[in-house]
Amino acid sequence: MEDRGSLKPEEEGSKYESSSSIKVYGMQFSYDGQTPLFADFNLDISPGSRCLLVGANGSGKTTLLKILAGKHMVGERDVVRVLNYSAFHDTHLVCSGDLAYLGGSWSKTVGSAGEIPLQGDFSAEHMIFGVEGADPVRRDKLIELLDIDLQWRMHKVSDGQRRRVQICMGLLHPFKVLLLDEVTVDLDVVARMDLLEFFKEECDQRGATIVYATHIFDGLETWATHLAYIQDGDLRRAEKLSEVNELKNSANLLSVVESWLRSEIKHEKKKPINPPSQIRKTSPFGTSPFVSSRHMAYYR
Ligand SMILES: Nc1ncnc2c1ncn2[C@@H]1O[C@H](COP(=O)(O)OP(=O)(O)OP(=O)(O)O)[C@@H](O)[C@H]1O
Repeated sequence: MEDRGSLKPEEEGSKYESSSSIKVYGMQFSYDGQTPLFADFNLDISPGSRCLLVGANGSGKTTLLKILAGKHMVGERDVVRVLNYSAFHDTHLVCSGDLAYLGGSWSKTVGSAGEIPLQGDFSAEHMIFGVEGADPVRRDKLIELLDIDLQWRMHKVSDGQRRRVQICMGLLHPFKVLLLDEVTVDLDVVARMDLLEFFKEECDQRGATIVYATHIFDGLETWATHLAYIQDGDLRRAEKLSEVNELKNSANLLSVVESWLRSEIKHEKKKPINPPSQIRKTSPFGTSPFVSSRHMAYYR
């Protein structure tokens, strides 16, 4: 692809074309002691875009979204930029609500225990009204849209009902960039379609930008404006949905993505251009042939 990693707005002359909402330049990232997941990753997403992030299990979608959400420190300030700030260093992005991340599970990080599920007998009302500074009109709209009963006790509701409250809380502040990691998976079809419509309005009316990682493609052919496809940490495709050639000859997005994933060749993991010092410091194995690898998993 000629302009790899660049997702520009639908029309030239758009009022949002002047700057990027999300810009990733030359990103390298490894989990501790592992070979790099991202070796030289570039991405450029314009305001107003609704970008689907697709890829096989383990291809790096969640990791990328978490990096964009400022949850991992990656490189210098200029490597991962959101709204022209450093996603990790400029904490006001998240504190102001401009950058919002809705991830897969509703949990909190507790010291060395890591991520643990939220527990306790709280009402939906307590949770939602506990979010400070929310606009009451927006709050009422979301409660209605997600059909939330404020009397729900959070430890007694279904997964989908709990998810609705999580989504409502995450959307109370009018975000400028929203990162969604498979959050509609528990929702029934009505809630999902209503929510997608709400997201569309947020992008069209306020120029908000959404990156949505999902394996469920129903209804997304007309919802998304752009598509980014990741394979093993490499950005294989990044283009307007209307320019995905395969879509013109396929029944739907599902069959296009299915054919991409089926034709994936399993590559050897890439080597870092400049091996991050982090790996050298943290790996107890150095260059030992006994270093743990994906291939050795077969023998465990
Ligand atoms: N906390 C972690 N520590 C070490 N490796 C991790 C960690 N989280 C993810 N990985 C590895 O990073 C790679 C990418 O994982 P990631 O969760 O980003 O994939 P994904 O595309 O979101 O997958 P899925 O579609 O299954 O959600 C995988 O090989 C995974 O094993």
